[in-house]
Amino acid sequence: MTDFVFRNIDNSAGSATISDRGAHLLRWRPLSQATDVVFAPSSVVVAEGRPLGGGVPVIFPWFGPGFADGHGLGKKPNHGFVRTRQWHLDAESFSNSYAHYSLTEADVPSDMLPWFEGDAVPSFRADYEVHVADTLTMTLTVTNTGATPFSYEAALHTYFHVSDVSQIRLTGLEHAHYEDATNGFAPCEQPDEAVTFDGPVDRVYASTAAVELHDEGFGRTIHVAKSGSAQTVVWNPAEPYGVLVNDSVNEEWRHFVCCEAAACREHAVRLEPGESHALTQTLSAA
Ligand SMILES: O=P(O)(O)OC[C@H]1O[C@H](O)[C@H](O)[C@@H](O)[C@@H]1O
Repeated sequence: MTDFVFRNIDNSAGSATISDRGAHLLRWRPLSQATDVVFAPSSVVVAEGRPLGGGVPVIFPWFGPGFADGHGLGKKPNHGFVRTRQWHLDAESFSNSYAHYSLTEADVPSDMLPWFEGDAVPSFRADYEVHVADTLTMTLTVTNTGATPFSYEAALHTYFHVSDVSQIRLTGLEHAHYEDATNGFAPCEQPDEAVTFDGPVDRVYASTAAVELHDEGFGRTIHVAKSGSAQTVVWNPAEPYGVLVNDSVNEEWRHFVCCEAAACREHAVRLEPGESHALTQTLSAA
């Protein structure tokens, strides 16, 4: 087993912590803010095969249980295999503001490949670049390095730190169509109003728009821009979630909301040999 390595990235504009396992960013704070903007859980269970909580899990090559031909596939682990894999850090370019990780099919257990039954074993390279400053930019680029096409789903599953999820408003999705995962992915439309969180929310919005999280409790608005993504996933469980290590963890769901740039379900990416696709999310707070 390879050791877990957590790296601090720190400069005059912002700071973050990232794990080599999963290339999982665990927290980010621009120096203008008194508290982290990317939510760091109070406890992280560090164990082989178990995803780290909070932060920004990188989701690839399937979202949730996977999806094909109009239905969920029941694949495990949930959200694909890369968030528990050991990624390679490009040590030469690692700095106090930048990290570049990569991973290929050689880093994946062979029983996970191919990820769609009937496909040839895919050859791919995933590059994940993180720029840390008063903005945070994360880019996942997947390249088909083989001779056969493949499809994949991906998301930057970002946990945002909020004062009280029941008091925040998420704008930018007005009139967008969404699938409601709390109701069998029923098709719905966001009315001409902000998304609010009075109970469990788990939605896949069809939207390329930037969104804003308005948080009066923390006196700030978080701006989330993206590219290469036709969907925005919005999630809060409205109840204790994950590994409940202690009482403070029981209450953590009140202090995060997930807003994720995604390419999933009907908008999975298809790559022909030699093609690449980049999924980018850029965060700022004021
Ligand atoms: O527990 P995880 O595998 O990290 O998934 C946490 C959540 O991620 C996404 O936001 C999905 O839309 C949810 O359905 C899922 O429950």
